[in-house]
Amino acid sequence: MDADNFFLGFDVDRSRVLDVVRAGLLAGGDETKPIRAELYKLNVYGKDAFFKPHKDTPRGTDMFGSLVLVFPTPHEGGALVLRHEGNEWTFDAAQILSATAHYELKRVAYIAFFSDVEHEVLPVTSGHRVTITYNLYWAPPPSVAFPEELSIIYPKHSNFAAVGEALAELLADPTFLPEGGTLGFGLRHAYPFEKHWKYGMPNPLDQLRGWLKGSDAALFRALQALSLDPLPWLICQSEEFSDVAVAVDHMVSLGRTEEDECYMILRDHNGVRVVEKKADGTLKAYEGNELYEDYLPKGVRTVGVFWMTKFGESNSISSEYTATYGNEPTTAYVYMVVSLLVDIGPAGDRANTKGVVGAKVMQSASQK
Ligand SMILES: O=C(O)CCC(=O)C(=O)O
Ligand SMILES: [Fe+2]
Repeated sequence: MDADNFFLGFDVDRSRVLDVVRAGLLAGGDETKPIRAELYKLNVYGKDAFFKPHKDTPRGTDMFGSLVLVFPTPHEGGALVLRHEGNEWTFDAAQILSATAHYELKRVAYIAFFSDVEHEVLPVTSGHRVTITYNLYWAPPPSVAFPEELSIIYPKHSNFAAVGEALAELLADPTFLPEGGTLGFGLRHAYPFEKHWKYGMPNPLDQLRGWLKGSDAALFRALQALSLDPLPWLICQSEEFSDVAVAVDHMVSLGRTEEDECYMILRDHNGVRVVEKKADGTLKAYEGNELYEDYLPKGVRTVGVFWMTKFGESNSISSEYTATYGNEPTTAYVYMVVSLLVDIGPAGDRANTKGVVGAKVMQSASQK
């Protein structure tokens, strides 16, 4: 039965079958390539029904394989036999499903193979064998190009091209940070982070690069297109010294103590102190800066940042954002305010940076 004649409750895209297919069938770098499954047919085999040996008809140059799901309807026989280059392989779903009590568990058996592999279904000896077949295709990488007839209105700041142009224009200005430096972009969206982050778990700030939203994603891509290397940092503003901010490029788990969070990040988590730079490259003078100098832990590094967009209002790393922003009280995740820091080279050679922001930090005045 063709795909337009039946409805299937099973959502192949939401099941993790395609991930398994990628890992099991594709290799040599291909396992990370995006693929898609197109629903093809429903087959019902009664007693004595079979499918004679064949290769699946290619339905496009991008089709590479087939996926067959066998439902847990009681049956015997009907094994799927695969043959390729003199080798033969039998997939007896009836046996697999019945042997493991999967009938009760409502599980399905599945197999994926390359389209050029010959296969046949042996006669069903009792019951009904019900299968769904999918054609497997290489999926085009996610694209931002839409058909012209589709009219889409983007918020201006989410427009990758417009953001890129504005940045390129600024970087072409020889009076803007003439010696190079670090740009800071307070991101416009807040992002959920695991509240009880433990050391050893993947750094969520690394993962965040793939999860940026809207204008943040446009900004990130625009910076990369200019051969720059934006890095997500958490920024914390001292409650006691409002002119002082502290940045850390990895997640930190902070206990709830009376201690100033910023101070703890500097002292215990390899944080850097962030001071504001002006467009001409000089540091902005703060009131109270000297006071803070005395208070800094020994060996603290300082980075001067020109803030392109101000970082968010509430930067306290362990703040309970859920109370304010969540639609459901939860304790597992918190929203955090993230900034992108990006090094730029000197005028005329902006992509020529000395690497990550952390490598460009200055010694604090307290170390002199
Ligand atoms: O039902 C099966 O197991 C396989 C069906 C098949 O090979 C096909 O529909 O092309
Ligand atoms: Fe087939």
